[in-house]
Amino acid sequence: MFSGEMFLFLHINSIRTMSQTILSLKNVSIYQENNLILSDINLEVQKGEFLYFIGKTGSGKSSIMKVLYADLPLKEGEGTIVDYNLNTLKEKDIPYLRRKIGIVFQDFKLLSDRSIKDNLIFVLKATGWVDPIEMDNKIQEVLEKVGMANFAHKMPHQISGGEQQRVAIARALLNDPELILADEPSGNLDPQTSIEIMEVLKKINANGKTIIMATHDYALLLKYPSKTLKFEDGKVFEVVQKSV
Ligand SMILES: Nc1ncnc2c1ncn2[C@@H]1O[C@H](COP(=O)(O)OP(=O)(O)OP(=O)(O)O)[C@@H](O)[C@H]1O
Repeated sequence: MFSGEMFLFLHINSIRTMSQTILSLKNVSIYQENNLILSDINLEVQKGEFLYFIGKTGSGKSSIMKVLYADLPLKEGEGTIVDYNLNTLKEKDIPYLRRKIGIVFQDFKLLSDRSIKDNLIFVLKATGWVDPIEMDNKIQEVLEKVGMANFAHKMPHQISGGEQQRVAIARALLNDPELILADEPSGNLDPQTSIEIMEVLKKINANGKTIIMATHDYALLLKYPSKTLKFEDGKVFEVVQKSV
């Protein structure tokens, strides 16, 4: 009896310490210049969650993402992300915030004038890495995670869109971020390749990384159900998926 109670106590405590808020928004409104795009957003994301942002084009998914990686200022409401306060964030903090967040874009954004490996070296050097062996090991590790270990010496134009997106995901993993923000990562890809990219992201999520993904691909949502926030008419609300 006593040991059972003790187990319950320990269990509840371990659940408490395990849950960790990665992102918190309170009464947030999002602006592009002086135009109100979204209002009254309240959101908490815990470590390990996979969260979708869905909504029509122009509904504000990219705008909120930009606020989250400090490309747009937080003008109204309170926000914290990976231990940074978006209200008090200074310009000099932004590179450090971005090391804790891996960002994946729809258009991959690889540098076209250098190999896959050199694309990754570029990011490592820009974020303070110097030891060539450590850099090589890290590059091998992240490329393996996305199934691209044999492509390091290829140029971006020599690989497919889906492969370029895998490399972009590898690049986002370089500094072991706490959160991955993926803005329409499958927007330029055919349905089968989109599924392959989703499998990569799901595997990374299963290994403990928190992921927020903006998409308007409802087929992906149905195939990989997860917590979903819908953006519509300037508001954000959670949608509950029902199995048919
Ligand atoms: N730089 C900008 N200056 C002013 N308004 C902008 C700017 N960028 C976007 N907007 C406006 O903000 C609104 C939201 O755009 P946003 O790109 O966030 O939508 P989205 O849901 O990400 O769309 P998409 O799926 O097409 O990327 C749109 O009305 C858009 O015209």
